[in-house]
Amino acid sequence: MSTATRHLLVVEDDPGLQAQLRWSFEDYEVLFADDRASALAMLESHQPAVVLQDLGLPPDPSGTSEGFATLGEILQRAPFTKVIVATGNGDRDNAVKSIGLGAFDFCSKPLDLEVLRLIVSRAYRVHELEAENRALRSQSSSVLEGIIGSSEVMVDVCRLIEKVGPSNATVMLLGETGTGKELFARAVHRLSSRRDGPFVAINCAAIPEPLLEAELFGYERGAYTGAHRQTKGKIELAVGGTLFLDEIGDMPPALQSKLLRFLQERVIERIGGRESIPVDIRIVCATHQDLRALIQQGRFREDLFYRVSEVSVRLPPLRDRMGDATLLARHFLAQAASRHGRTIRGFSTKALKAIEGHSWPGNVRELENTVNSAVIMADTKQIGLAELQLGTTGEDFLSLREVRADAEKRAIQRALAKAGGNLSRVADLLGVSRPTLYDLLDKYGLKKTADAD
Ligand SMILES: Nc1ncnc2c1ncn2[C@@H]1O[C@H](COP(=O)(O)OP(=O)(O)OP(=O)(O)O)[C@@H](O)[C@H]1O
Repeated sequence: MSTATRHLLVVEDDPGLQAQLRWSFEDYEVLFADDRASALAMLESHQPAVVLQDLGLPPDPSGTSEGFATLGEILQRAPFTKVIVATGNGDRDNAVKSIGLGAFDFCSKPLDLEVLRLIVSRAYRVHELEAENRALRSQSSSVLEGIIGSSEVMVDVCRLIEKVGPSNATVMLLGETGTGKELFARAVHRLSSRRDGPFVAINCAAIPEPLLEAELFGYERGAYTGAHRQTKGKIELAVGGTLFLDEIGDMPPALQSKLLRFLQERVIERIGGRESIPVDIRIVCATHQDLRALIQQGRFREDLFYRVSEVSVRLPPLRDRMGDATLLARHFLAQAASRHGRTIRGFSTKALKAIEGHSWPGNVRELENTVNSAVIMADTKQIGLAELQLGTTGEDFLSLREVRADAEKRAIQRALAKAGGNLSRVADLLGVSRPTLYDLLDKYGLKKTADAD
């Protein structure tokens, strides 16, 4: 914001001082009020970011009661306003009281205009930064709204998405089925400057090859039997927005080449057409497959891989998101209960344990479906183990142990890799003592030979 548009409200009834301030703050639009009522009117009509306020205001010009009342009312009506209070020389008590009431800063009379200019300029900067911060917070929370998860891995994923979303980079979302790839693809779109453009999704695994080409690139009238009219493909429909290529690992090789050409040249030709149409879209892809293995097997083009995965984001399976299954289950329960008009209080303790211990091969989608059917089937106000239909109780608790052991083993393996085999460091990373680490290495049959200390 340029300083020319900055409103500075001065609440001061001394005409001499008013003139002096007008002259000192030439580069601001200075507004004057000489009592509480006019100050509040100015506050409402001009919404100044910064107010400079005298404590001695009529009807109590030699006291402070009206000054404090005015300060309180300004902050109540416009809590983000930065109020700088002018106090009598050496009047430390009133300065402290003003700050306690929420004033941004104070200056003593007679005013040192050089110092006052610095305080005012700092107040504007802080106001601007706070406003930016509020805007960012409300933007990202509404964009990631509906994405549930408090596990460390998911918080990291959300942070990464918040960073890459606003860029124009192609994003590759990797993860098992039902981990939320489409949900995050939409979040990337909403975080970008293309958010008002379309989000167009296509599942490359669900459509046979000849149809997939037509779906993506569109066709001209008469391009083939049945092509009665010119039809735009998904790429063209996504202009100004985002194209989400789901299951890109299943794209047939001929189409991979065609997509690569499009990504290099950013123009398409409809099937049966001759016209090159420039297209401005952002690509977000997803796959549950191991693309590097597909590249090795000659089933996925390496050059296309690099084009479509400028940034890769791995969505962890639900079994690796500590605590998220319970959180999601409660969320889906509330949703399903309101959808089906049921009053259900929650889950029994056993049901919650089973939810956290289950391995959820179908991830969040499986959990969502499980909770949904449980809500429909529940006869009581609480969902028990039986309604979840996750298998027998004994197996659930056994699998919980297995899940924990598996997580422990993997954490140790990761720490070993990170610390290059230095066992003191591994113990530090894991937050255990060296003897405990030795026991764990024995328990899981992991080697100690790489110990470098
Ligand atoms: N973190 C989450 N918070 C809330 N809902 C979620 C979360 N992750 C996934 N879901 C929900 O789970 C379901 C499956 O998610 P989504 O379709 O995004 O998964 P996917 O990885 O694209 O699956 P697939 O690979 O099978 O296409 C959706 O209903 C989605 O809204």
